[in-house]
Amino acid sequence: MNTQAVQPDRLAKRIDGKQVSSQVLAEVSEAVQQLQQQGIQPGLAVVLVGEDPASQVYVRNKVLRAAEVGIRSIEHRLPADTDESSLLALIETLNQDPQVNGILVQLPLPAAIDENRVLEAIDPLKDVDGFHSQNVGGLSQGREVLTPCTPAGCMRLLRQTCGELSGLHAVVVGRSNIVGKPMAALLLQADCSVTLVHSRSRDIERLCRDADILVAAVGRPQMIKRDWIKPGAVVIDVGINRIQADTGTRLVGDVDYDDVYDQAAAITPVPGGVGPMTIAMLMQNTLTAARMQLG
Ligand SMILES: Nc1nc2c(c(=O)[nH]1)N[C@@H](CN(C=O)c1ccc(C(=O)N[C@@H](CCC(=O)O)C(=O)O)cc1)CN2
Repeated sequence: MNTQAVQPDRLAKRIDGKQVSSQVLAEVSEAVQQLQQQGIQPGLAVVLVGEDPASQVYVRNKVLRAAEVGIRSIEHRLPADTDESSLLALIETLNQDPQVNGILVQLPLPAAIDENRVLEAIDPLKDVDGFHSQNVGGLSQGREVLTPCTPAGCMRLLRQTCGELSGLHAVVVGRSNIVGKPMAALLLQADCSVTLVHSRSRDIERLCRDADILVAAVGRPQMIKRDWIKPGAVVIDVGINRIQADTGTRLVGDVDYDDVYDQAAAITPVPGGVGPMTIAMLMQNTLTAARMQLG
């Protein structure tokens, strides 16, 4: 029996998230052009509270990508001391605005604001992050709903790398609401056998070694080593961790890329793997939201 997760001839070992994200953006751009011919231009509202440097970069890139694919974006930058009720009032205005098809509130929010209350205030049909409980519930029931961007991006990379996913054993490391839990739900929907492991799991290494597909989303730099990986597994690294290096700082994932490289059939790098997919899938979700609102 071939125990390899995927047929090797389908694979380029390094999974190029930049290249796949460009494909997604090109597809979205073409679909947006078609909508424009019917007089419809999708609109995305991007809300940033505070001055977190990384969030500022992500928001800038979201606005840039939107312009590239023909989505009109409206940026709302609020000071770090914005109170919750002002933010909720802005969201209500955006919910009512017919020009706005998607609403994105960049996370994390300042500690004084209740993140959950804010996310629940977004109209589920405009919830392009897929974080509203109605969309979370819909995803777990296998309904067609707006799906969190990072897990959706991982699925696109996996489908393009492995082809058919049905029957494969997928292990997701990390149980966050943004990545781990929706990732497990999407893999289940693709007919994988899914194991979700977390900080309290016993013998994580053994569980990981049984994975045909390993998705790492724990936020611990280079935690996953070569002997955690089954030969021929496909490894998707969601971690983005800044560590000290000889020449300043550098980004690494949750997987020790150099250590794991020879063991895996295919692996995403950090940077240039999952990260670029997150923003591409946001554009895809904005297009989907605009279509859903057409009825
Ligand atoms: N409302 C949301 N907030 C946050 C999300 C999200 O999906 N929705 N995800 C992250 C941040 N994020 C997008 O918002 C994001 C993170 C990383 C990247 C990316 O392209 N990373 C690059 C490296 C970038 C760098 O050099 O720092 C890569 O991995 O190649 C894009 C988007 C938290 N907040």
